[in-house]
Amino acid sequence: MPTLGAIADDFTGATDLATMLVARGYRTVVAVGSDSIADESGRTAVDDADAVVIALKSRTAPVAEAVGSSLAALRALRAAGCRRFYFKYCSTFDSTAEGNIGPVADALLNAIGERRAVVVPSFPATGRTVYRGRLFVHDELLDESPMRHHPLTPMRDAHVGRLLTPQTTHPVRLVGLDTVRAGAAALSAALDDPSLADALVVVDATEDEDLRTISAATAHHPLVTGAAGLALGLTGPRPGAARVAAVSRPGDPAVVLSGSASSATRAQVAHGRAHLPHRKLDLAALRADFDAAVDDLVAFARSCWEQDPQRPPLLYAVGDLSDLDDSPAASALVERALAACAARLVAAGARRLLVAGGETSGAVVTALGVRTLTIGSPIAPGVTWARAQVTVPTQDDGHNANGRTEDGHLVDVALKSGNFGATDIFTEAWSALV
Ligand SMILES: Nc1ncnc2c1ncn2[C@@H]1O[C@H](COP(=O)(O)OP(=O)(O)O)[C@@H](O)[C@H]1O
Ligand SMILES: O=C(O)[C@@H](O)C(=O)COP(=O)(O)O
Repeated sequence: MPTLGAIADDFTGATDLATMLVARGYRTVVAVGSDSIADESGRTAVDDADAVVIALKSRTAPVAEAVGSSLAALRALRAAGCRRFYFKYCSTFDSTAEGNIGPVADALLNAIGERRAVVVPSFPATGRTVYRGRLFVHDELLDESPMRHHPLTPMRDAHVGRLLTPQTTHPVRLVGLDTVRAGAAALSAALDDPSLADALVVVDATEDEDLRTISAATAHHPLVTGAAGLALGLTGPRPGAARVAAVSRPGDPAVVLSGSASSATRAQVAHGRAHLPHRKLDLAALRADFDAAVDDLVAFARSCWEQDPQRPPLLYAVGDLSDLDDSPAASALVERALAACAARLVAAGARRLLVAGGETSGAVVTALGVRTLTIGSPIAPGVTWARAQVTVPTQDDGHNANGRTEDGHLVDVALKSGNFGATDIFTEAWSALV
């Protein structure tokens, strides 16, 4: 029965945290939404796990919806046996003035009966560090990094306290690096100071060792909040927890679906365009006749498989920032299009999917009817292969809704956060599928 329960505000974040938990000795299952923990007969999919991560698509949802789905996740995790909780958000603190990090943290604290939680977005392995409460992305302050151009959550301040204060009813305080470096006992005492009793406490961390110290100092906190880095300091009951093997074989139909506009993804798209057959989504065509435009993308991908099964086609939305359309419906249209392509392509035989972008991954995995993801081989810090049981219709031609079955297939998926992964990940990730 699991003891650690995590709520991730997007899908790439969920596999990011899960891969860290597996490495720390937790057998971990990612459940897609709260309802995926148990099936219709009440049988739970997580009895054999030590940790469960519920993947939500709540990062940019309306505040009330994000709070509601996070509280439902907490209830599901408690019902599954979890006693300690981890609210996972983005290492670049992706949020708006309204939320959803603050409102969800407030609601979870209230439901758990606690008043204080740490706030730890630092993840040095991916270049995210927090010093004097300011969030850096590699050498740049968050608001000077490409995150200032994010289509959904443009980050225009690097001061975590200033970002969080308008989102929460709790006071926001900082515990600095000097206290962290004084060790776990000193940090624990600082966090227990009555002046922080009611606070969301941003804790500085610039190195992995700082995260281990924070983890040790908060081992008795029923709720911690942060990016996946904070899990570095956890120790699960099963050192050497197994990762699942690939279900597909080299040469099985594969596709890269990219809806991310992040700078790392744009470099990956440029590399992919140089080495893979590729098609950019045409927003005007999708608006004019959605089904016909998706048909076209699917037909292109299938023709690529026929020509060279070793080179996965790349379907992408953004090559350059000038591709971004700032009308409110554009991002939803792109998500819907890539989700439709994914469902049609799996129905047509795709067994290896690399998806770039957190919101995009949420749309794709949901469209595939995936209930749980089991962690497989790592690709890069924060990016992993995972095994998914999809329940899209099985159709020979990938077009016709007749003859649908709900048996499902096992598929290898990698959900790549926008800013994670090396430039050649779209061509190299496949070699990690073992
Ligand atoms: N051309 C475009 N115009 C507007 N929005 C877009 C465009 N292409 C992609 N998007 C949207 O941008 C968002 C990118 O977010 P996400 O998938 O989470 O990527 P990341 O992980 O880089 O943050 C998605 O909602 C996607 O649909
Ligand atoms: O913590 C992180 O940076 C990632 O796990 C994450 O949440 C990424 O989000 P996207 O960049 O939107 O994929």
